[in-house]
Amino acid sequence: MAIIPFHPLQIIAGLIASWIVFVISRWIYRLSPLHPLAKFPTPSRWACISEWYHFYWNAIRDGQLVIKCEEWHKELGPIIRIGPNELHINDPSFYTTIYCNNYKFPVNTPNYDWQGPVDMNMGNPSVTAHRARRGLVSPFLSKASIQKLDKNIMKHVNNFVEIISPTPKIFNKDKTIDDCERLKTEVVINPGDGVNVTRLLRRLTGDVISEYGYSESFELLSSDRNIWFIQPIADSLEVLNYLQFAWPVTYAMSAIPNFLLKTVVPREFRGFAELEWTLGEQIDGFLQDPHKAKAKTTHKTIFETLVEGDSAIKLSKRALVGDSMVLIGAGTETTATTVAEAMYRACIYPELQTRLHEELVKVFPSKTDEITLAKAEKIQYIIAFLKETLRIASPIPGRIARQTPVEGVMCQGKFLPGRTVVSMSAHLMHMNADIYPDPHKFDPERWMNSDPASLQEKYFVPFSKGSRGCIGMNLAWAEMITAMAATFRRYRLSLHPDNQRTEEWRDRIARFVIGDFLATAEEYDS
Ligand code: HEM
Repeated sequence: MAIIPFHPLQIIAGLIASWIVFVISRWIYRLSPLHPLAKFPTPSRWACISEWYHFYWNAIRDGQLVIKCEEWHKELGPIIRIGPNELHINDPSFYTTIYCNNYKFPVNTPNYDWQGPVDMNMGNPSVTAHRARRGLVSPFLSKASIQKLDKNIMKHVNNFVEIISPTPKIFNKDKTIDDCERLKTEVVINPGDGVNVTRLLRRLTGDVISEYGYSESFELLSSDRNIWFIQPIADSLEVLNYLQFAWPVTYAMSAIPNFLLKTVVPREFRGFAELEWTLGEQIDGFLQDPHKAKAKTTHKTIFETLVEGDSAIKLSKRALVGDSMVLIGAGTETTATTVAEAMYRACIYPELQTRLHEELVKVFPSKTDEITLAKAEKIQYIIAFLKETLRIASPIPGRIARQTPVEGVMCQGKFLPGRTVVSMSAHLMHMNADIYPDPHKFDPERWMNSDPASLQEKYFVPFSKGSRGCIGMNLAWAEMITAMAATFRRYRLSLHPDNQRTEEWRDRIARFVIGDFLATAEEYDS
């Protein structure tokens, strides 16, 4: 007596047949007037079911979706369908409605799924929980709090500037570069000959955020401590696009014991998992003995506030790890990438570098003058140089996705149906020739005496905007301004003959640049 009335082959054939029926019925549905997008005046819906899918997946595989979108927009106008229920918009006038509408457009999109089992507030679908958790951190990152941090930031910036020197001397804690073998081999090409600027900048931003947020600096610029996740975070960016759609991989990664990670998992995939383990251990240490950790610092840290919460919020360990991961991840890579891009441009446009130096000399006449954030941030040309870098080389150029409200919404005379994923990109906004004439030209002058009410200011969105925009913007600006001021007051930078960095980049949501930036510094006489 057969237990199953069908032959296994019949079952397989049945499954395949139902899959085909399912796929065909989806196509028919998408083309029918019943589909929520049917009324939507976008390009050919035939394209959506045939060519788009092909392009869509290829683009994700290549990690160049925004760059593909740039081509498609030229042909098809400002709204293109990149998936059955997903629109990409490249009309700046939509920006305020989508991103600055006080949580009206939620983040319930697959684009935040890469985070796996940890619980990051970024991408938290609950408005109340997001607001409360963000509220714990934001006072630490206000402009006033950052201004008080000037000396702490400068301590690390001065280490950075000393290592760049053709004749590096003593830096933090009486060490010399020769005392730090690992630092020397990883970032110094040949003593006195040149440095790996990209790697050094990652160490700088890592030192700043770890000290401010977690009481103890990683001391990546002043010790031989091996914080191995800083480089893997950068490597992981290469696959960030894949992780969005392959979140089970992130779960699997979290389950692999720490000691196995480094041996069995390719470096691109393990950055976030390594960060998760390290911060998890740090959090366990704090929870077991909070007094010991507190004794290391004179100020209250972000970490301490997250752990202790306030009377209304108690974060789970998953949430503590998640929020710490975002602070460290977002706090190191984005800022380091931006300063590297700015310094790279100073090397390839030497006349602009000269101008930068001359403006600095006006405020800091001697090279031994103490650089301070308060004085440096008043130098208009530095701000213009950095703004132009953030415009032309946004560290988060990829799509930032939101979902339309359930009932749908009218925007700029168009109806966006409910629960549709809508996204815009800082890179495409910044390449809009109507707002930024000759957009591919690196031209800091366009920001000199720029009217705060102008369109170029309104649509300058490297940090995104609104309730979910960047919380670390003030810290990022302070680091970028002081690093640029201290470096270009003292040195003339030029590309090292072995430099691998070009202007090529890939859209991995974050900006993924190819090749390390190697430079040589020549010290000014006075
Ligand atoms: C040039 C440097 C930076 C750029 C361009 C940048 C850009 C961004 C952008 C575009 C977002 C929004 C992402 C989204 O909506 O999905 C964001 C969020 C965030 N950034 Fe930054 N960021 C920078 C530096 C920093 C720094 C230094 C920190 C840490 C202190 C930081 C911490 C965060 C956090 C925690 C969020 C999530 C905010 C939330 O969901 O409430 N960022 N950043």
